[in-house]
Amino acid sequence: MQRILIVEDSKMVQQVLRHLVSQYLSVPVDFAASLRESAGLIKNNKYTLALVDLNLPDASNGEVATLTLRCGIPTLVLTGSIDEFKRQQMLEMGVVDYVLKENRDSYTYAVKQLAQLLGNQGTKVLVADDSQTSRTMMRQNLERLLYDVEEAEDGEQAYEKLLADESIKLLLTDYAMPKKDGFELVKSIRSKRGRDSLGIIGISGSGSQSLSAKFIKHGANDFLTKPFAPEEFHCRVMMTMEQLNLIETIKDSANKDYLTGLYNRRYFYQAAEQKVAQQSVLSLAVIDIDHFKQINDTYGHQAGDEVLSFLSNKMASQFDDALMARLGGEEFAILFSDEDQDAAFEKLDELRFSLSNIQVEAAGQFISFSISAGVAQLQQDEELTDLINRADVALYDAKGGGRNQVVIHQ
Ligand SMILES: Nc1nc2c(ncn2[C@@H]2O[C@H](COP(=O)(O)OP(=O)(O)OP(=O)(O)O)[C@@H](O)[C@H]2O)c(=O)[nH]1
Repeated sequence: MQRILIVEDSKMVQQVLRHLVSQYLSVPVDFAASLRESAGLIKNNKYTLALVDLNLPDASNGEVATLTLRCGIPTLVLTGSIDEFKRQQMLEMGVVDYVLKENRDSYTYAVKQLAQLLGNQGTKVLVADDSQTSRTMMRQNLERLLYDVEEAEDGEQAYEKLLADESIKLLLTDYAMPKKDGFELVKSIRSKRGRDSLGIIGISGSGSQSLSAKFIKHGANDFLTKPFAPEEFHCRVMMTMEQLNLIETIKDSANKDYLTGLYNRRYFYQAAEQKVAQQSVLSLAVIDIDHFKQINDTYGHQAGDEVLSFLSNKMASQFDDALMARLGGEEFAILFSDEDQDAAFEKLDELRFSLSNIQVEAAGQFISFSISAGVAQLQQDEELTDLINRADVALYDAKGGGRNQVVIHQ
């Protein structure tokens, strides 16, 4: 369970922060106004992150940051002023970042940082560098930002890792490496993994500005020139990941249904066309909620929406390998790869049966509902539209046969 601690003694700033937290964070947040209060909260809770003011009535020299860091809580610092000595001191202490309290924008920045750091957890980053010292330094900086870090000691190894593991979302690569240099690595991996799947930051030595430009030309999103300040490293990594997340959001809004999070009809047809062209054994199901109009009429449209979301989540958890979409209204499609119609039937009937024993709680009421489904197996040289039409015919038979059933197209 994730939880955040915010330590700030000014009532006015706390109020601003509380408002921003409600806007940007969806995890529980505790507020403290002193070192003493913070210590009490830390004793009784496990915190994922902390945002702390360095100047508190009972601790005016950043003692609260020392406490949170000592307890292993990644910490962002709010400070009224900063000079080189203080900056060095904080970086040496290992704070994630510091935010100067200037205006409302500073607090927005700080809370957005918390949100992004929460999102970083579980995100894999690969560091490719032949120098163990550089890798360790970057690992420490990245772990401070809560990333999961992997290492490669040459370009070839990095390439293999990136190809084998699509869940690596960011590559930090040095230029001079054995087997495959940084440019070759960026060029070759870019042809396999686009800007929507992998962020790349090239790292070059000092006095080699042309290398930085070359990294960008080969497909990197950004670059860093050694030696770099931890703040610059932090900003460039966070900015590159922000770009990647933005592309993901845009892709999702084009391909997914807003209400259920399942793919939409357009994406489903595109992706299903590809599968039909590649695979010989596959089955397609069209699912429809029975008497859905009645659910809307009885419980309201909002409750109807909740039933649609409930069914979508159930389908997504039960058929995680299948391609699924909301075709429109209360109609869904599922494409089962490598499954014949009997195997698909078994799975759908299991879903149908499990739903008949469940009540969805929506708008303070308990709603029962059932589904009907039609299944068809791909025949030789069959087009996707014909396959869908046959599944539709089977669905029609299921409705005609009394609903709450799965029918295979014969
Ligand atoms: N709540 C909600 N309702 C929707 C949405 N899209 C379509 N509907 C409703 O879904 C209902 C579909 O009704 P019908 O096509 O008559 O089908 P049905 O009542 O399920 O009857 P059968 O399919 O014959 O069992 C209509 O009342 C639509 O207004 C949506 O996004 N949310």
